[in-house]
Parts: sequence; structure tokens; C-alpha cells
Amino acid sequence: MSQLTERWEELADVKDELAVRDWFMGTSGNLAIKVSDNPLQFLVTASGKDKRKRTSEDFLLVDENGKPVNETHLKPSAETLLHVEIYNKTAAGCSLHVHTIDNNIISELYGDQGEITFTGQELIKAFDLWEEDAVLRVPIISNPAHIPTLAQEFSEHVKEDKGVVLIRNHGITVWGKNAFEAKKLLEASEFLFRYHLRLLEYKK
Ligand SMILES: CSC[C@@H](O)[C@@H](O)C(=O)COP(=O)(O)O
Ligand SMILES: [Zn+2]
Repeated sequence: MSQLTERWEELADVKDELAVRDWFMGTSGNLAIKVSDNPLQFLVTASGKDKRKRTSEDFLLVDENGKPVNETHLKPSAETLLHVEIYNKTAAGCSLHVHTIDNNIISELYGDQGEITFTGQELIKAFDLWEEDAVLRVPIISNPAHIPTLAQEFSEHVKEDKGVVLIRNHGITVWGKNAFEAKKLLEASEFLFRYHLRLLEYKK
């Protein structure tokens, strides 16, 4: 199997799994996976699709600027520039963006603080934080409609080969060395958000 086909299938499988979780409400969300480093090329979801469906037009190959590599009628995700930042600045191999009710509520509750932190939670180990007093810091950025501005703000938090950023009242973006790691970080983040919101309910 070619590298392109292999990565395509891998991303399609992740997409299916996230769809089962109902994390693509209203066509939201976009996913990307790196295919080559030199030149930098990655697959990204085509814009505006129902990401619950598995079709031969789900992804297209784009370059280091997020532009289609081949002639196509498909449009790369409107948020391709965020994935561009990740692959240009890190060695990450996969990046995932979803909108959930939980990540939106967390981003609104803690947006003014610019971050939410988690400590004393087993699942922060998904981020390789193993110490007892380790703290997972999730930055929360604003959601400008102008995507290059959003990508610029996002880029300030793209420093390591894996990471997580919340976009206020919009969604989450995670990245990791491959699809397995990116999905692990996404699931861990959503677990922490859900736990936190449930705990706040009980504390009322
Ligand atoms: C109606 S979905 C919201 C979109 O504006 C966007 O935030 C999103 O995640 C999906 O956009 P897309 O262009 O399909 O990748
Ligand atoms: Zn989005």
C-alpha cells in the first residue's frame, strides 16, 4: 500500500470512530494526517462535508501552505491553516479538531482566564505528565472569524510535538505524533472536560 493510501485509511478510521461518538455535529470538525515531510504534504478533510459518511472525497492532499497538491473540485477545510501551523512547527503526524458541547462550555467558562488547568487527574498521563503534582494546562484562545488571525493566535501555543488548544465557543484542536496519539489526547481531553462539568454540577 502506498504511504498516501495507508494514511488515508488511517484517517478515515479515526474519522469513523469520532463519528460514532457524535463529535461532528452540523458538519463541524476537521482532521489531518501527514503524508510526507519533504515536501511537506498532508491529507485534510474536505470542507463542509458530513464527516459521519465515509466516501472517496473525504480528504484531499495539501502542501505546506494548505493548498491542494492536485487539481480538484474539493475545497480543503476552512481551518486548514491551523493544521498548517502544526506540521510546519512540529514533528506531529496527525491533528484533530472537533466541536463538542463540553469543550465549548469549558472554553466559555474559562475563556477569560485564557486557560484551564487539570491536576490530580489520572488521565493527564495521556499527555505524558506522570508526576503526582503535574499540571496539564490547556490554553483557550479567542475565535476570530478571520482564519489567518485565528491561525496566528493558535500558532503561539504550538510549541511541542503534541498539544491541545481550546478555541472559545468553537472547539478543540489536538495533535500528536500519529493518529493513535492524537485520538488518545482528544479522548483524554474530552474526559477531563466532562468530568469537570459533572463535578461542578454536583457541587452546586
Ligand atoms: C458549520 S461547522 C463550523 C465550521 O465553520 C468549522 O468550524 C469546522 O470545524 C468545519 O469546517 P470545515 O471547512 O468543514 O473543516
Ligand atoms: Zn471548527
